[in-house]
Amino acid sequence: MFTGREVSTTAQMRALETKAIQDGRTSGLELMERAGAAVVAAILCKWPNYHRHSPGLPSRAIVLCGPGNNGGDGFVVARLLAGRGWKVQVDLLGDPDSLPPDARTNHDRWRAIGPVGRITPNGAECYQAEVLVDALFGIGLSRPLANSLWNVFDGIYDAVHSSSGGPRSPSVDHVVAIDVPSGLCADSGRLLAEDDLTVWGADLTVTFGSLKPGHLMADGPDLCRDVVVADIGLPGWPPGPRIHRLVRGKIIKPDGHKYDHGHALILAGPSGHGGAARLSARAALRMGAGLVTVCPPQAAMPDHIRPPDALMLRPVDTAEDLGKLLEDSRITALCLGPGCGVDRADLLLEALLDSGRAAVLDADALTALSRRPNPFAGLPKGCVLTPHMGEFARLFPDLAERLNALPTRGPAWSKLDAARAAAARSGVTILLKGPDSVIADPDERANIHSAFDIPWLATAGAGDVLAGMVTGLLARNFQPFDAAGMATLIHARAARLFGPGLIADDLPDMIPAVLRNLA
Ligand SMILES: NC(=O)C1=CN([C@@H]2O[C@H](COP(=O)(O)OP(=O)(O)OC[C@H]3O[C@@H](n4cnc5c(N)ncnc54)[C@H](O)[C@@H]3O)[C@@H](O)[C@H]2O)[C@@H](O)CC1
Ligand SMILES: [K+]
Repeated sequence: MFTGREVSTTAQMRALETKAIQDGRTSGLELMERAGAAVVAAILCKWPNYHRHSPGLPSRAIVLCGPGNNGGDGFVVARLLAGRGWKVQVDLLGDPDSLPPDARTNHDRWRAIGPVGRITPNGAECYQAEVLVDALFGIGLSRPLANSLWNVFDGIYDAVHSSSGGPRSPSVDHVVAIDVPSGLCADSGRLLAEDDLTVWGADLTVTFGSLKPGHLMADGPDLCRDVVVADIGLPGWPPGPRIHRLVRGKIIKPDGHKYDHGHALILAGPSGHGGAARLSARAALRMGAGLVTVCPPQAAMPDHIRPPDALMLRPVDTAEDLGKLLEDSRITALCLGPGCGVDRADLLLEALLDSGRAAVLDADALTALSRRPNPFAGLPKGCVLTPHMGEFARLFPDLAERLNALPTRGPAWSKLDAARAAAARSGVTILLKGPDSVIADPDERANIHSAFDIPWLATAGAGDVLAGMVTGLLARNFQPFDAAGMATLIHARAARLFGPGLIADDLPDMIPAVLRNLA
C-alpha cells in the first residue's frame, strides 16, 4: 500500500505493475478497469453537478484516446461515463489494430456502445462538452510530439480556451488528464518537444499508485493542477531508490541545557555586507539552536552591535582565527557563504573543512568551492550544499548542461536526477533550491518539495534565511538530509503564512507559528 507521499519514477511504476501481474495478484485488464473507474470517481467527486448539467440533458464528455494503454484507460472512462447516462464522444489517435491488447479489449467493449472517431487537426472545432478527457499519452511518452500532432494540440487548446460559447464554437469546460497531461514527461515534468509547444493544461489529473516526479516539478504542477492519486491495488514500494514528496514533518525541542541544542557559527562578510549573515543567524536561533554566534571580520564588528541581543559576536579575520574558535567542541555547526564574499569564503573554507563539523555551504562558499581544483575532496559527511540553479551550474557544469538540454527523449532528465547525481558525486547532501526543490543524499534518498504557490518567496535574502535554518537544525544534531528537508518545508510554510509582500526579514519571525503547528 502506498501512503500518498511516495513518488515513483515511470520505471518503478512499470516494475511494480509487472510484478503485481506476474505474482498473479491482478491482471493488466483489471488494473485498467480500476484506473478508468478511479478517473470517473474523481470527475464525479470534483464536479458533482455534472452528473446532470441541466434538467433533462445529459452531461457531455469527449474522450481522446492515444495509441497505448493510456488510451485504454480512456476507453474504460468512456464506457463508465456512458453507463451513468453521459453523452460520450470518443476519438482515437492512430489505428485500433495497433492498440496493445488490454487497450484493444477496452476499445472493442466501447465499440459495442458507441462509435470511435479519428482525431484530426480540425476535429476540435466542433468539440462541445463539459469534460474533455485527455487519454492520449501517459507514462509511455518516449519522444517529442510530432509536428503533425501540433495542429491537433492547437485545435484542442483553442477549444479549451474558447470563451465565445456560441452554439457552433468549440467549448470545453474542464480537462481531465489521465496519469499526466499529454506531452508532459512523467519523470521530469518537462514538455517533450523539439520546439515550443502549446499544451492545454488539465484542471484535474488522476494518476495511479503514487505520484510521479513530473507532477511536482518544472511545468508539471502548472499543467496538472489538482492531482488525485488513485489506489488501483498496486502493492508495496517499487524497487529502486526511495523518493518522497515533502509535505510534513515533526520537530520538537526537548528540554535541556542551551548547549544540548548546539552552537551554530555564522561567518559574516565585510563591513556593509553583514545583513545576509544576520538573516541566517536569526533563522538559526528561531530553529532552536541553543547558541548562535555571528563571526564578522574585526573591522565589521560595529555593524553587528544591534538586536537581536540573543546573538553573540566573535571576530574572525583569518583561517587561524576560525581554527582557534573551532577548538571549542561545543560548536556543532557552521554556515559559510551568505554575504561573505568569495575571497573570504575561500580563505575560511579550508579551516571549516578541516574541522570536520557539520556545515551549510551556501552562496559565495559554493562559488569558492567550485574554484578549487577538486571541489568535493574532504567535504565532511555533515555538509549540506544549498545551490540555486546558477550555483549548481558552477559546481556541476556537466550535470547542469544535461539538465538544460532540450528534452527530446523520455524519460527526460530532471532536477531530481541532477540533484541525485550531484549528491553521489560530492558525497554530501544537496539541497537544489527553486519552486521545486530537491533534497538528495549520497544514500540515494531524495525528497521533492513543490511550492509553486508562493512566488513571493523569491525575494532577496530568502536563501540566506534558509541556509540559517538548515544550520540551526544541524547544530541541533539533525542529520543533514532531515535538516535540509525540514528547513525547506518550514521556510515555505513561513512564506505561505505571511503571504504576499514578504521580505526576507519577515521569515525568521514566522518560524515559531509554523513550528507550533508542526509539533
Ligand atoms: N503502469 C501501471 O501501473 C498502469 C498503467 N496504466 C495506464 O497505462 C499508461 C501507460 O501505457 P503505455 O505504456 O502503453 O504508454 P502510453 O499509453 O502513455 O503511450 C505509449 C504509446 O504512445 C506512443 N508514443 C510515445 N511517444 C509518442 C509520440 N511522441 N508521438 C506519438 N506516439 C508516441 C508509443 O509508441 C506507444 O504506442 C499509463 O500512463 C496509465 O494511463 C493503467 O492502465 C493501469 C496501470
Ligand atoms: K494523458
